[in-house]
Amino acid sequence: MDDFVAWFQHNGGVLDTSMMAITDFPGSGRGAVALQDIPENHTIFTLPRSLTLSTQTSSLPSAFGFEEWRKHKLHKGWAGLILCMMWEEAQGNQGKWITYLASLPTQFDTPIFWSDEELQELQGTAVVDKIGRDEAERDYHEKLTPAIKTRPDLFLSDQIDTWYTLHQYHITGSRILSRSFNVERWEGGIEQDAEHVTEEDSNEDTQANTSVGSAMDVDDSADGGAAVDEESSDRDSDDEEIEDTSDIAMVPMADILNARYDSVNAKLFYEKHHLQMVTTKPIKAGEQIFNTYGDLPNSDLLRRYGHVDIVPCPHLKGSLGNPQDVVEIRADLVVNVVCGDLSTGETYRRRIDWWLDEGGDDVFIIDADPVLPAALTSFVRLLLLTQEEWEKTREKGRFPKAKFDYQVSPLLRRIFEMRLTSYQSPDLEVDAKLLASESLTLNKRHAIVVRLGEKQILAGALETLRFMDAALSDVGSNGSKGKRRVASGGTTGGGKSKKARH
Ligand SMILES: C[S@@+](CC[C@H](N)C(=O)[O-])C[C@H]1O[C@@H](n2cnc3c(N)ncnc32)[C@H](O)[C@@H]1O
Repeated sequence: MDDFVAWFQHNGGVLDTSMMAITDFPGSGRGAVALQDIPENHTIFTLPRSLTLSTQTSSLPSAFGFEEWRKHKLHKGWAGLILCMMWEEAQGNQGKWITYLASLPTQFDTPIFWSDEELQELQGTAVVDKIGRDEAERDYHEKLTPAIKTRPDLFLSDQIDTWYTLHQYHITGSRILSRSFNVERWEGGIEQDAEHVTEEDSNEDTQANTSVGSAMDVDDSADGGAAVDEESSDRDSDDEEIEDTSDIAMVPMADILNARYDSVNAKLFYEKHHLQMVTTKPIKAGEQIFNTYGDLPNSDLLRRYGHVDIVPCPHLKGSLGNPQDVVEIRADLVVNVVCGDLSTGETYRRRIDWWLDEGGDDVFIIDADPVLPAALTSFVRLLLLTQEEWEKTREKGRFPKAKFDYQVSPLLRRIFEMRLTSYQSPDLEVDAKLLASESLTLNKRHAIVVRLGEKQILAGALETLRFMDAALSDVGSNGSKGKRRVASGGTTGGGKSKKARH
């Protein structure tokens, strides 16, 4: 670490060493610790933009030729940044970032490196379909390898087996996934590289903040430290179509900071020429300095960072878990439960197509909030409509109201129960017991934490249903035949639901 700090300072970084030190935190790797009480709004370190490592600052795209870079589609997705980082590392002592790159981990606990047997443990969770190993490898074979072959002068043949392997590609991708920042260019463009940017690039750049996700966000500090958007840029976006990654950058020193649920006390801000890590709360001497990764559910934390967060949770009556956990319920499970054998029939096909065309969701998100998502109830109701009602609904162009009643309730229950069966075991007790065992490997422990967290959400949803049923029968016994609307989760078709990722 001393080498890294010396390199950082030598290259224009300024670290307040009276305030912050880098140290090991058992279970979280390196992190930053406050050496004395630090007030809010204090700058702990700054670094020039030129010290960040991105496709804008690496000299590879220019050496390769921008035209050719684009021809190999290296300006889209992560392949270009990965290639820049591999190339910079291959430069050895000649490379500007070599000391930084040498300080980064070469092993990760993320599921992309897990065995098939370990991945089985994640069955049913939101992790499995999003690991993206095949897509990543396709990029390696279809973009990187051909590009590398065209320039033996840049990618030396005796370096290929060391620095440009598929394994190295995954390591570099994982470094980006767990450590990169989204550093927008200063309005008007960052001086040194502005001329490299074509008009098409510039247009894409306006979207960079919602594009392929970086690990962490950076804020514009022109307002002198405004409140920070703690939403991770990636939460849903790394699977959307937009692929511009020119603002994604590795930010030495800033990526030393760990994160924990609801613990952020420092954030990275950007200025025209430099970035600065500024405290957003007073921090006591000895406390850890935390950035935020967006307070993600454990499924996302595990997939991107290789760790999970467990804190006392209100939805678990104080037991340990992650308050941000969610369960994804795919619309096809809902269709199967509601329509049974007829689910592939033309009648339902039309309704489903209409729902999707009108912007309805094909994945519903259940979280720890006891209110069930309105979109799910609305979708169930759409499938239940009589032909006449369906025609009217389509004419009006409005989704059915998320009305909860005796018809919907058992279907929702069945949906949640069916969803529970997608895990290795629907039984929560089994996982709770497993977690108590000390002989678990880290990966298995993480898998159990993720799936137990999701199963607890489903158990909570089933409990909510029981309350809602009880409320229905109260209403029924009071003479209104159980038809009154009991609960709704906000606006129909919005809120806790989203498009499927694939
Ligand atoms: C941005 S880096 C932070 C620096 C990192 N600890 C290191 O040693 O280089 C993110 C990585 O730190 C670790 N990490 C961060 N916060 C953590 C936490 N709350 N619990 C466990 N590991 C954590 C994870 O391995 C994650 O991939």
